[in-house]
Amino acid sequence: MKAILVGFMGSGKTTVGNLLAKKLKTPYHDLDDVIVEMAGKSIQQIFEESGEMAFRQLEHEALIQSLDQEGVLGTGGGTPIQDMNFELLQNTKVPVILLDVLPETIMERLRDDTGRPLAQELGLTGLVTLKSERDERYEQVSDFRIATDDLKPTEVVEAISRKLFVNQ
Ligand SMILES: Nc1ncnc2c1ncn2[C@@H]1O[C@H](COP(=O)(O)OP(=O)(O)OP(=O)(O)O)[C@@H](O)[C@H]1O
Ligand SMILES: O=C(O)C1=C[C@@H](O)[C@@H](O)[C@H](O)C1
Ligand SMILES: [Mg+2]
Repeated sequence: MKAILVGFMGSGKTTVGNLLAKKLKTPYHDLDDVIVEMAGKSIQQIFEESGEMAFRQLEHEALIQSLDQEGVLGTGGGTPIQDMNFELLQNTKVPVILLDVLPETIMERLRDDTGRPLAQELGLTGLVTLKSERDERYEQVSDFRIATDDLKPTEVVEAISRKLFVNQ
């Protein structure tokens, strides 16, 4: 991998990851898609039929597989929270980038989205709580953080490129 993106739901991992991969002329891998392909089921189906533990096990296997691939990897919103993934992400030599976002921005970005029932279910207060529980982990696995609230996806890619270039 050339870069790994972490961050909360709606932080822009998929959008920015695709653009960054295009710029770096390398494939984009979305961990959630890898899991769906491995399981032959949607994420919602995995949660409903097998439970979150089973999903997290698949997610871990998908992460191990993906770390050996060439390209940019967008992780799932909960990936760094599991201890076994946390260690993998902390120990990788690949730059890990935190895309950060305020809960208010998440609500705004996902307002018309029906594919993320969790965001609708939690509402603003629930998102604030869950995000604050996860923030430390996101920070600890990442090499640098980009606040994306006031940036367009292309501007986030530019900010990442500047950091990657400077750090090379
Ligand atoms: N910097 C940005 N500015 C404005 N809108 C954005 C930005 N980044 C992403 N979006 C929009 O926010 C929504 C969520 O983005 P995206 O799907 O990339 O997030 P994600 O981090 O992959 O979420 P998830 O963890 O749920 O997969 C999309 O509609 C996308 O177009
Ligand atoms: O924040 C989370 O725990 C999740 C985020 C999504 O990317 C998916 O990986 C799944 O819905 C769980
Ligand atoms: Mg995504």
